[in-house]
Amino acid sequence: QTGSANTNPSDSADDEYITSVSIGTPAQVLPLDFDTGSSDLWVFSSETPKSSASGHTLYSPSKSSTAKKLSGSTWSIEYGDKSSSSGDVYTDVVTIGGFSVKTQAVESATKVSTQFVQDTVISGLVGLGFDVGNQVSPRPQKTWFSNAANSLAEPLFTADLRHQETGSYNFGFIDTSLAKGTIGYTPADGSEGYWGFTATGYSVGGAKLNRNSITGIADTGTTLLLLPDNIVDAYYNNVESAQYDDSQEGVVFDCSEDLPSFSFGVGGQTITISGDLLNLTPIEEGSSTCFGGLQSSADIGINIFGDVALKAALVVFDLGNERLGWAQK
Ligand SMILES: CC[C@H](C)[C@H](NC(=O)[C@H](C)NC(=O)[C@@H](CCSC)NC[C@@H](N)Cc1ccccc1)C(=O)O
Repeated sequence: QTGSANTNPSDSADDEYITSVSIGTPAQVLPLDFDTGSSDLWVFSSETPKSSASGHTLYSPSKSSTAKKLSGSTWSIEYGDKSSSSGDVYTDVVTIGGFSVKTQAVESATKVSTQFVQDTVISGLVGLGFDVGNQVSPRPQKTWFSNAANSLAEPLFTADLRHQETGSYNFGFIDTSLAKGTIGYTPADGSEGYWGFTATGYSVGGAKLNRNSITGIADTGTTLLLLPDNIVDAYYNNVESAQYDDSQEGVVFDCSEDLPSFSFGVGGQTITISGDLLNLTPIEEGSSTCFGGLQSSADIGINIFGDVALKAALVVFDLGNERLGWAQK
C-alpha cells in the first residue's frame, strides 16, 4: 500500500506547506502543516478556547463515531520559534493521501500560543519526526508515519516541496520522475527525534564544494535554511546590497539584486539551491527590500535545512534504513 498527498505553499513567501488530512468518521478534513522537525499530530478542536479557535477548522471528537478519549493522557510542546500548544488526547482514524491509520493519537489543543492563533491557514501539525520526540505523557504515542510504516510498501516517505506551486508528500514509494538528479543517501540520526544528517561541504555561486561538513536537521516545518554565521557571511559577501536588519532580525538586500546559488554535498550528490529560491520575499508588501532565505542558526544552536533547502530537492525520509536521500530537482 501507498499514499500520496498534495501540499501547497501557504502564501507568496512559501512560509508553510499545507496538506489536507481526514480525521474521524464521518471524515473531518483539516489543513495541517507536515513537520519532520517534530513528532506530535495535534489539531485545533472543539476543546480549543473559542477566542483562540476563530478562523481555524476544528476537529470535534464528539462528532466522530470512531473517536476514543485516551484517558489520563496529556501533551505539551514548545517549538524553536517559542510557539507552543498543549491539550489532551484522542485516538481516531486518520487518513492522509488515501492511506488510513485506524488508531492514531490525535492530540487536541486546549491551549495554543498566539503564533498559532494568528496562523489561520493551518489547524495543526502532523509530526513526521522520530517517535522518541513525541510529547504525550504518561505514555508517548507513535507518529502517523510510524503507525503506517509496516503496512506501506516501503517504510519511507518523500517530500517534494515547490516554490509557489503544488508539491507532494508520498508514502511508501519513491517517484524518481520528480527529480532530475540521482538520489544520494546519507545516514539519518533520529536520536533527538529529528531527521539529523551531515552535509559534506558547501559552495557559493556554483564553485567547487569545500570539505567543511555541516551537521543539521531536515525540517519541513521550518521555512528557512539556517546555517552557521561563517557560512552565512561567506554567502552574503557576494551580495553587494546585503545588510543585517535589526527589525527583520535577518539579512536583507535589494530585491533587484541577482543572488548567487548555494550548494551543499550530501550522500555523494550536490544539491544546488538557485539564487531565486534564496530570495524569500519583500520585507513587506511592495517593498524593494527583500528577506534572505539563508539566515543564521546561531541563536538556535542547531542547523536547520528547512523549506528553502528542501525545495531544491526530492527528499527521501527512509525510516526502514535510517537514512535520508536527496536528489536535485
Ligand atoms: C528548541 C525548541 C524546543 C525547545 C524543542 N522543540 C523542538 O525542537 C520542536 C519539537 N521542533 C522545533 O521546534 C523545530 C525544530 C527546531 S530544532 C531546535 N521544528 C518544528 C517547528 N518548525 C514546528 C513549527 C511549525 C509551524 C509553526 C511553528 C513551529 C524542545 O522541545 O526541546
